[in-house]
Amino acid sequence: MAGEEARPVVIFIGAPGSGKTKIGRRVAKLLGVTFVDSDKRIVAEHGDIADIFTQHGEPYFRELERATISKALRERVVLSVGGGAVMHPETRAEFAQHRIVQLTVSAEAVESRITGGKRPLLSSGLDAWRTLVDKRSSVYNELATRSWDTSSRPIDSIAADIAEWVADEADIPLAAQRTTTDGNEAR
Ligand SMILES: Nc1ncnc2c1ncn2[C@@H]1O[C@H](COP(=O)(O)OP(=O)(O)OP(=O)(O)O)[C@@H](O)[C@H]1O
Ligand SMILES: O=C(O)C1=C[C@@H](O)[C@@H](O)[C@H](O)C1
Ligand SMILES: [Mg+2]
Repeated sequence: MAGEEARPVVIFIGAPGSGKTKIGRRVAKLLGVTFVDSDKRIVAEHGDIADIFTQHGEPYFRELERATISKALRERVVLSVGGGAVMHPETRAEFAQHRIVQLTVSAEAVESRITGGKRPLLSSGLDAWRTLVDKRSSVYNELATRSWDTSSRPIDSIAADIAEWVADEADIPLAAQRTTTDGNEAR
């Protein structure tokens, strides 16, 4: 809109494996808004995340992540960020001015989602995930405008609820109709 700076319509934060990428992409589609995932942008521009950690270390990755997010905060997108992005003080300060959805997931539900993946901070598995989440959950909770748990409901149903909420809050028409599993419109 004229005179208004572009900004994300919603930002997804939360633990690794909580569904930020999958659900963020689906919500963007329902809203007809471009989807940006900070991890995917970093990979496209700088290569594999595990390789960046190995070759340059975590602080270097955090600065790339910070720069990527800073740019995306000036775009009208649905933005999903890496699980650790909120630990950067400048990112955290900027996020306080935005509509933030936190996705949560139980340790039991996340276990199968994170095994065999390429997440450098989770190479020792569920214990490493628990330690990260214990350290971060107060920050996630503090920043979140709303939270949704992804442990048991299907991705499409969670995404439809979130898209409805964002559409209402941001006054955006829903681009795709919500459908039931048999393909009929739900309402
Ligand atoms: N109900 C659900 N909600 C979200 N994701 C689910 C669900 N059930 C299974 N998954 C699976 O969990 C995996 C993790 O999701 P995703 O990669 O979106 O998480 P993430 O939060 O982006 O993780 P990361 O912080 O590592 O990028 C995906 O393979 C997804 O298909
Ligand atoms: O939780 C984290 O710190 C990370 C999560 C991933 O999304 C990536 O951003 C990276 O592997 C670091
Ligand atoms: Mg992701």
